[in-house]
Amino acid sequence: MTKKRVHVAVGVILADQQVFLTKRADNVHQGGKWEFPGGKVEANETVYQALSRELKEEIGIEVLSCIPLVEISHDYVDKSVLLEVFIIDNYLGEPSAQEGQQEAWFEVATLSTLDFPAANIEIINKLKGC
Ligand SMILES: Nc1nc2c([nH]c(=O)n2[C@H]2C[C@H](O)[C@@H](COP(=O)(O)OP(=O)(O)OP(=O)(O)O)O2)c(=O)[nH]1
Ligand SMILES: [Mg+2]
Repeated sequence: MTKKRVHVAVGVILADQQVFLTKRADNVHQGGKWEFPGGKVEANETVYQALSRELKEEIGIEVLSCIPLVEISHDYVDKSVLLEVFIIDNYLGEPSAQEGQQEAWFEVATLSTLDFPAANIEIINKLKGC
């Protein structure tokens, strides 16, 4: 049986060659790994609406503008995802984890040393070229 592909809006908060990451809770899909903030696009919502909503909920910022970076289809053993990834190039507020997640800024150059979901390798490679 074909698995449903979950559509996810993902935001890369990039400032001075540093990116803001949060850590996924241990008990969820790909738990315990670093992630770019974001979440599922709900029915009747555009990817931009989902991105704004998720970044408000998860890290308390208001997205003012964003630039598409990459789209990634990835099949995990238990789930298939379509990640639509955007660079957030203008926002209001200071990113901070709103749901008790671990948070940190990392240099782009150090991202490849972190434990990420496998789908993210493509995001990291793109960012290194930015
Ligand atoms: N946010 C985010 N999700 C990612 C990344 N890489 C990656 O494979 N994913 C996957 C993990 C999840 O299966 C899915 C995102 O779902 P999510 O659990 O964040 O969704 P959500 O915020 O809407 O959470 P919930 O309301 O369902 O609890 O995408 C990433 O860098 N950021
Ligand atoms: Mg999420």
